[in-house]
Amino acid sequence: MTATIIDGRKMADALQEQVAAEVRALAVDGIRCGLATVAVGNDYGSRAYVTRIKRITSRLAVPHQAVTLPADSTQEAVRDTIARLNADASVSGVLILRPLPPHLDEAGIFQELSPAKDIEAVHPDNAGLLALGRPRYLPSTPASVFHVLDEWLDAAGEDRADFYHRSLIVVIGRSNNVGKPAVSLAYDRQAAVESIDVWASRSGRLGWHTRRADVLIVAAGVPGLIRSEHIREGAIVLDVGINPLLDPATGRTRTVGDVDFDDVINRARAITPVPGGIGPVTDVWLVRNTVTAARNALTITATEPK
Ligand SMILES: NC(=O)C1=CN([C@@H]2O[C@H](COP(=O)(O)OP(=O)(O)OC[C@H]3O[C@@H](n4cnc5c(N)ncnc54)[C@H](OP(=O)(O)O)[C@@H]3O)[C@@H](O)[C@H]2O)C=CC1
Ligand SMILES: Nc1nc(=O)c2c([nH]1)NC[C@@H]1CN(c3ccc(C(=O)N[C@@H](CCC(=O)O)C(=O)O)cc3)C=[N+]21
Repeated sequence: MTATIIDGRKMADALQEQVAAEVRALAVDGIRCGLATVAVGNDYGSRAYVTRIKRITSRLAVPHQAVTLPADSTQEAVRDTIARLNADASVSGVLILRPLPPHLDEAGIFQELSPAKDIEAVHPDNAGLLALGRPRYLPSTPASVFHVLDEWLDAAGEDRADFYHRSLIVVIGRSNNVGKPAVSLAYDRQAAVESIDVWASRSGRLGWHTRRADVLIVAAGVPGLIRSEHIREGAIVLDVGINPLLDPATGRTRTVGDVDFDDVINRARAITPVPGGIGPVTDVWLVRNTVTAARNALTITATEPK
């Protein structure tokens, strides 16, 4: 079997048209909308993302404030930045890029965010609502994974409900912004769900888990982690990984996912490439959440209790 390559850029373009209309509607209603990103240090994936965010916000005419703080920033310095953005009326949504340097208390920082502006649903209020199946915001990456899957199923003529009810979705990686919320979104679709982390690999049982998956969501940050022997014939493979790969011939760095694409393509039913898969949809979804947050700002006060 040779897999269908899912065209994330095309899906992103379609979604972008909808979001552009939402941005215009905000302007008509006289509502301000703006995105702030906070990057601490110099992570490859975060840099790639901020570059993409700059491009899409300028295309959609959404103001973007990109804050970059040094890797040795103190907890207080990051907290001061969040407090400033919470109070800034030109900012409707705030994205704090992960990973943060290890000396920082990530949960403590997320808790400082105004829940109304927390478009990635990392504040306990929003993470809790999401886990309860009543999300205020769908975090952009897992939302994009399921947007891509839903759209692809529609295009393939599959009944979504029927597909999910008889499928096992295996999620590799259980970070708070990708793996865990992806599991919540899989629960919402009433699929069978399995969540695995680095111990599946360390205990030699990675393939035992992944070979049973009808849908494999890979978000580990390990290039080449998934090869054809790890998947069942006919599985749908969604690759979230964004990793640097140095080409020794040219000395240039390019982006690869967590899946060995050329190998897996011969065994999967459908696969998302990197670049051009989940990433471009994530970019648009972030702006969509920023727009939603601008409308929410009218009903949720920025000073509500944490
Ligand atoms: N395309 C997109 O839109 C986005 C891409 N990304 C990319 O996705 C990747 C994951 O991001 P994120 O979730 O934030 O990363 P984290 O580093 O926060 O989490 C990685 C998770 O993967 C698990 N893991 C690590 N190595 C293995 C392994 N060998 N086998 C199985 N599980 C493993 C870890 O396990 P444990 O918990 O035990 O340590 C952890 O749960 C990164 O490459 C990131 O750049 C992220 C967000 C958006
Ligand atoms: N709190 C938080 N949320 C995130 O969602 C988050 C984060 N932190 N930290 C960093 C990672 C990485 N990430 C990307 C998303 C899209 C592309 C993207 O659109 N990439 C293009 C181009 C890739 C290239 O060629 O460099 C593509 O995949 O086609 C890249 C990277 C979001 N992340």
